[in-house]
Amino acid sequence: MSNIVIIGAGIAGISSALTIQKKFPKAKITIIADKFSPFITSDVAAGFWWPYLVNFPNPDLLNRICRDTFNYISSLVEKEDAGAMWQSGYEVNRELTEIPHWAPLVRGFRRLNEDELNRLGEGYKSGQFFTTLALEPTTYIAYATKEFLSKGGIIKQEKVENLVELTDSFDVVVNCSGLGARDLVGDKQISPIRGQIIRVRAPRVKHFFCDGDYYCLLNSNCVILGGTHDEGEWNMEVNQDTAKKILEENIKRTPELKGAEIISHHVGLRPFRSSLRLEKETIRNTNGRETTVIHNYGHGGSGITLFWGCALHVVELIGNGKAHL
Ligand SMILES: Cc1cc2nc3c(=O)[nH]c(=O)nc-3n(C[C@H](O)[C@H](O)[C@H](O)COP(=O)(O)OP(=O)(O)OC[C@H]3O[C@@H](n4cnc5c(N)ncnc54)[C@H](O)[C@@H]3O)c2cc1C
Ligand SMILES: O=C(O)C(=O)CO
Repeated sequence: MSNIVIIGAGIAGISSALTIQKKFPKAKITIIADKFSPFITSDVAAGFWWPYLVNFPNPDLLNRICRDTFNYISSLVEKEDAGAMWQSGYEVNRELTEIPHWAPLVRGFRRLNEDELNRLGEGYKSGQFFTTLALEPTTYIAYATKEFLSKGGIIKQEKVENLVELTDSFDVVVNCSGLGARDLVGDKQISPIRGQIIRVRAPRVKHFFCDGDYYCLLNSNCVILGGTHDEGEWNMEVNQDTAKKILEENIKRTPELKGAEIISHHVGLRPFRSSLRLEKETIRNTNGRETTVIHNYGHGGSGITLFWGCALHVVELIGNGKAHL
C-alpha cells in the first residue's frame, strides 16, 4: 500500500487530506502537525469568501480555484455541522476600483451608485453589494477531520524538523505548513501579516461591511470585527488599543454594533507569500529514493477563499502517474 503524508492540519492540510483520500482510496494517508484546531491560524479566520491579501501568477488557475472553492462551500450550506452560511453586504473603497474578477461567482453582485456610497460614509469612491459565503474554519475543520478519520485517515502530533527525512518512508509528501514553511523548507518568501479581530454578539447586524481598513463579517453565532494587517509583525499578544480602535471604527461604519457584547479577542498571522506556492517537486534523497513533494501554502488572507480549489489541484499535481497509489 502506498504511503502519503500531509504536513499541517489547518484548512489547507485537512482539505488536501480529504481530496487525496477520495482520489487514492487504497493509500495510507497520514496528517502530521505540531498544532491543531482550535489553536492555529485557520481558527482566527472569519471564514469570509473574499480574495484578500494573496498573490498568484496564474489568473486562469486562480479563477478556477476561486470557483471550485465557492461552489464547494455553497454545497456545504445545507449540512448542519459543516459551518457554511450565506451573507450579504457592502464592500466599499476609498479609490476607484475595477469590477473584481470574482464578481460572476458571488450572488447578486451590484455596483453601488454615488448616492449609496455617500450614505455609507465619507470618501468612498466605489463599491459593491453582493451575497457571498462564510465557512467557519473551526467548525469545518472538525467536520472534515471526522470524515477523514472515518475513512481510515491517521493523525499524528509531531513537529517535522526536516521535510526530506520524511521521504524515506512516504511516496508523496504534501506540505501544508502555512507560515511554518519559513523554517520547514527555509522559504524566506513567506512572512506574517498580523491580523487582530474581536468576536462580538450583535444580533441586530444583518449585513457585512468592509472598506479596506476595517470589516464587520457575519458568522452563525457572532460577528467578527477586524481587520488590522501588519506586515512582518509576529506579535501574538492582543493589543488593547488596537482592539478599542477596531471596535470604535466599526461602530462608526455599522452603528447597529453599539452596545455589542464582546465575546473574545484574537490575533492571527496570515501566511503571506510573494505568490501562493502550489507546485510539485521531486526529491531524490541520499538513499536515491524519489519522492513527490507537493507544496500548498502561502494563502495570505484567503486560505478559506481558496482552500478547496487548491486541494483539488494538489491531487492533479500528484497526478494520474500515481494511479497505482
Ligand atoms: C485575522 C485573520 C482573519 C482572516 N480571515 C479570513 C477570511 O475571512 N477568509 C479567508 O479566506 N482567509 C482568512 N484569513 C486567512 C486564513 O486564516 C489563512 O490563509 C489560512 O488559515 C491558512 O491556512 P493554513 O492551513 O495554510 O495554515 P494554518 O492554519 O496556520 O495551519 C498550518 C498547519 O501546519 C502545521 N505546521 C507548520 N509547520 C509544521 C512543522 N514543521 N511540523 C508539523 N506541523 C507544522 C501547524 O501546526 C498547522 O497545523 C484570516 C487570517 C487572519 C489572521
Ligand atoms: O482578515 C482577513 O485576512 C480576511 O480575509 C478578512 O476577510
